[in-house]
Amino acid sequence: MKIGVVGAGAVGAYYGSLLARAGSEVTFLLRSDWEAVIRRGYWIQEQGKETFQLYPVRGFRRTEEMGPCDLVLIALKATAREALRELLPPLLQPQTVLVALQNGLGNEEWLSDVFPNHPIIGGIVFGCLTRTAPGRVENAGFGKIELGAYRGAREAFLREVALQFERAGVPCSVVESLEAARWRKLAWNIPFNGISVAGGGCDVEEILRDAELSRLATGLMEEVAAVARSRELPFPEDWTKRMMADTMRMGRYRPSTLVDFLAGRSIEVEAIWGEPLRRAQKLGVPTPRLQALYALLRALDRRSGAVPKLH
Ligand SMILES: NC(=O)C1=CN([C@@H]2O[C@H](COP(=O)(O)OP(=O)(O)OC[C@H]3O[C@@H](n4cnc5c(N)ncnc54)[C@H](OP(=O)(O)O)[C@@H]3O)[C@@H](O)[C@H]2O)C=CC1
Ligand SMILES: CC(C)(CO)C(=O)C(=O)O
Repeated sequence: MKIGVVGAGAVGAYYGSLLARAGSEVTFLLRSDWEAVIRRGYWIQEQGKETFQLYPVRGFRRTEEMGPCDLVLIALKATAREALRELLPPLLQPQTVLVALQNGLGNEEWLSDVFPNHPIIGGIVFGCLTRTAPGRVENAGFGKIELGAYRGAREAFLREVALQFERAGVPCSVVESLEAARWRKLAWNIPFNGISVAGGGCDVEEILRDAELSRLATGLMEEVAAVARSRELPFPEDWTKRMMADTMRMGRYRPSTLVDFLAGRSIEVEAIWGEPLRRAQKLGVPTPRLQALYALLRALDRRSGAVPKLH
């Protein structure tokens, strides 16, 4: 199976490197990291383990040079998705499967509208991944992936992809309902990614230690759970407890949204907060905390300079 990685940042570089190390044929689309990665390869630091180097790396600056793939892992931010209209076509052959590894809602729908002839899988990523320098990625914990069919992907193919991840040392399962899995993940991203930015730059440890921020995080999780349950999606009773316990093991982790915000890049406001809020409103489920957080994050995103200001 020939695998292409588009969006070779923290997530793309990490999973692509693990797959390549395990023997999968992986090519990477590289932009700012091209020179560093071609010269020195990828350096992946797993918590508590030795750093491993992937060298050489099959990295290219243009998708035309990568050629057609059987599977494309898409890990650029939802805010950069428009670029996929031009980036993806050179990678496509009739049965190429697209995997959306981004956080939030709407990524599979967008791919499905723009590339209607290709099977689409959603991938939910649980790694705490940060690009610390060009070609260097650290995983502060976790790393499993859940895969769910969005459109047209055969069950046997999904299992084959999951097997490739497992062989690469990545715990990977196939979920029955992609929608349910996305909402379960949002129960973490909505509070922690959001509060980390709206709170002025808190890591997750600070959110947990501050009684008011921690209460807000729990309240946001309960709102997410209410939306998922109103859709009758499986959502474990103890999910909030489990998420809080997992977060305690992350230490001073900065969510990916905070990393972008601090670097002055745009944040995934619509995918992580706007789209879930609109869906909650359509369903008539009250989500006042989410609504307030969305309003604040939109305003902060404008201030970061990455999107045009109101005048
Ligand atoms: N980091 C994490 O722990 C997790 C992240 N996620 C989600 O995964 C997705 C990716 O996140 P993350 O890996 O952190 O993001 P990064 O910002 O680290 O990576 C995005 C990559 O996309 C590349 N890119 C963007 N536009 C283009 C383009 N036009 N051409 C070529 N390359 C492009 C960027 O290149 P360049 O370097 O040149 O800017 C960058 O390497 C997001 O949706 C995030 O929410 C999900 C779970 C965990
Ligand atoms: C929850 C986490 C850390 C992945 O496990 C994430 O999605 C992020 O940092 O954006």
